[in-house]
Amino acid sequence: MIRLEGITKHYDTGSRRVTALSGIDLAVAKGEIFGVIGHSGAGKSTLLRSINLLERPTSGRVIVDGTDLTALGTKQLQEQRRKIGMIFQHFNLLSSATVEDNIAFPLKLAKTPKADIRRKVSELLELTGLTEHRFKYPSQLSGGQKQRVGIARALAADPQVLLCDEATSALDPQTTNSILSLLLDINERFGLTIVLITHEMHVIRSICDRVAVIHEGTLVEQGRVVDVFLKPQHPVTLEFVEQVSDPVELPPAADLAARLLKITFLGERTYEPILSKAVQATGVTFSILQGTISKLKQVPYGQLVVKLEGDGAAIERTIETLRADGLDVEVA
Ligand SMILES: Nc1ncnc2c1ncn2[C@@H]1O[C@H](COP(=O)(O)OP(=O)(O)OP(=O)(O)O)[C@@H](O)[C@H]1O
Repeated sequence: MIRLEGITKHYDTGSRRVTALSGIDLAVAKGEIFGVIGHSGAGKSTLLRSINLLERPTSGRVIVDGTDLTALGTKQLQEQRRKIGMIFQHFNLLSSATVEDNIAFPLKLAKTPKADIRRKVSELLELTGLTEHRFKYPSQLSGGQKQRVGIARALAADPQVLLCDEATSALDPQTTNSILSLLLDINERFGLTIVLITHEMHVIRSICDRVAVIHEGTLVEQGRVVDVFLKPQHPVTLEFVEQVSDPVELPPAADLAARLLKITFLGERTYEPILSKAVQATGVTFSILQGTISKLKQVPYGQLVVKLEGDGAAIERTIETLRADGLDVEVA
């Protein structure tokens, strides 16, 4: 759905040149929720704003739904931008307009007939849970309600892509979760492709399918959230993972009569008694040294560090059984 090819962006300020992005290649599939995470100044906003050319890259191509946006003239670009909605950290609502007028704004700009606007706005109010607030002004709303208006407005033109610029960064944790649930709901119902930028791993873990980690203008790691989360490769990725969970680390083996294992469970297997069945069969004993069970999007996962003790050959058989059962097992 979205392809960024070799995107580089320099900002020239007086005699100084800042390279905000260098050589970014990225592909986002139709219907997925793709997160970009990075520290302040890493280049997240510049990257997101490149997708709809609010920020024009110094070089590289931006292809959305098969069209190279960088090759278009102003009028064609305006047309193509209708496919791309956007929401913002500080909502960017019109303070002098009611909720319904804010939502109707893009439809009025597109000269949509009045009856269609009324119908569409009612649908969007319902979808975002704002029906009872339709005649209020932004100053009468909470942050979460304002972001719901932002989302409804972004969806008014039936976009295929929604860009989220730190959409929950100004919200408390509970409100953040309700906005994330709404985004997930919209993604599932309409197959909308969502690209979001954030500095919070919680956001990535809650709703994203894939993630890219950006550091000093380059992508240092990308992949499925489960893979990046469970096996972070880059130190910056590890820092973000540690925001939401203590790392489960395999200590070096200290005792020759025992083996230390780090076992990763994923999906419904997390709740199955695979480990206890394996040790029952081989007669070794185990003790749990560290562990965590949580969820990535709706997928449960668990990581355990266990010490196996017993006969050497029986320990090896236990490890083989666990691996044959499809578990990821690292041995110290
Ligand atoms: N208009 C601009 N003029 C000059 N430099 C800019 C401009 N916009 C961004 N930059 C610089 O480009 C780099 C990347 O900025 P960007 O805003 O994309 O990062 P970010 O990851 O979104 O940061 P934050 O989370 O703080 O918003 C930074 O060094 C920033 O100072």
